[in-house]
Amino acid sequence: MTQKSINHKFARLREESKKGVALLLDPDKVGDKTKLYSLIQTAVHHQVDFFFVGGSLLMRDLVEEVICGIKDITAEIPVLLFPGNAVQVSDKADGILFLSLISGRNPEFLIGQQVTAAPLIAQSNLEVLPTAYMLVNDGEITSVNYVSQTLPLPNHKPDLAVATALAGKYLGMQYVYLEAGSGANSPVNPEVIQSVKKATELPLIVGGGIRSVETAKAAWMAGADVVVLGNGVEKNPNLLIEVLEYANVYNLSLNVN
Ligand SMILES: CC(C)=CCC/C(C)=C/CC/C(C)=C/CC/C(C)=C/COP(=O)(O)OP(=O)(O)O
Ligand SMILES: O=P(O)(O)OC[C@@H](O)CO
Ligand SMILES: [Mg+2]
Repeated sequence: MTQKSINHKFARLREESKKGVALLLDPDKVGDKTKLYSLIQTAVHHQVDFFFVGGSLLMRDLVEEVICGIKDITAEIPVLLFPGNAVQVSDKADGILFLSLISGRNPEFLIGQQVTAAPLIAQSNLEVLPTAYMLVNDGEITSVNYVSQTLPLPNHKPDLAVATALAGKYLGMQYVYLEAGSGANSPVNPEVIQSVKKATELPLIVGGGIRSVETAKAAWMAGADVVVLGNGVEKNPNLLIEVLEYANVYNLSLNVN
């Protein structure tokens, strides 16, 4: 993977108004390897845009095993680290979502883990994506807010989300990730997505609680460039196929028009 190719891929998706999909593989949840490989193969076959690898906790050191599992199958689809902490940095990936949890006020997740990770990243070839990571939900306790010990932004106050995202932009962050929390009951409110997109005009990743094509569509329609699928696919692998088939048909229709 050449340098800057992930940034280019995001830029192309946005310029062409295409709908992007990332599959999150959480190394903590790798059970049956045959199932994992078959899921990766399905994602490749249906042209997923990105693989995200990471988890809030990481109880087992399987990050590199998951990355290599992907790399054994494809060299074309970028693998991005989506790290819950600095221990998850690996130079076997193509890039890293360099997250700062700006919805919270815990210095460890605003700058602490980043300082620990930076020297390792400097020695690697990882493409770095500076990302304003914002947890948005109506008070549901998810792994991210428990592990980070932070309060989420309310899901029905777009103005607070906009102020936070703009602060991230003015600090130099180049991507926004709106996160309802893995396995959240309710996804990020489309009104919040739309407001953040309009105000920042930054590439927008949206995840958490996307368990149907309808929810994915609502996020895209509101301005998400990439939707992230995790728990929904773990429970129902067909969801991945349904969402990717919808995105592929939609994206192809743009080429025709
Ligand atoms: C830049 C570096 C090295 C680290 C960033 C550290 C930060 C700011 C992390 C943000 C807070 C956090 C704990 C994020 C985790 C995001 C993530 C990988 C979620 C994946 O899902 P899980 O939260 O593991 O879901 P389950 O509960 O379903 O396992
Ligand atoms: O597991 P789900 O709910 O799909 O969430 C995906 C991702 O945004 C979590 O960090
Ligand atoms: Mg996890």
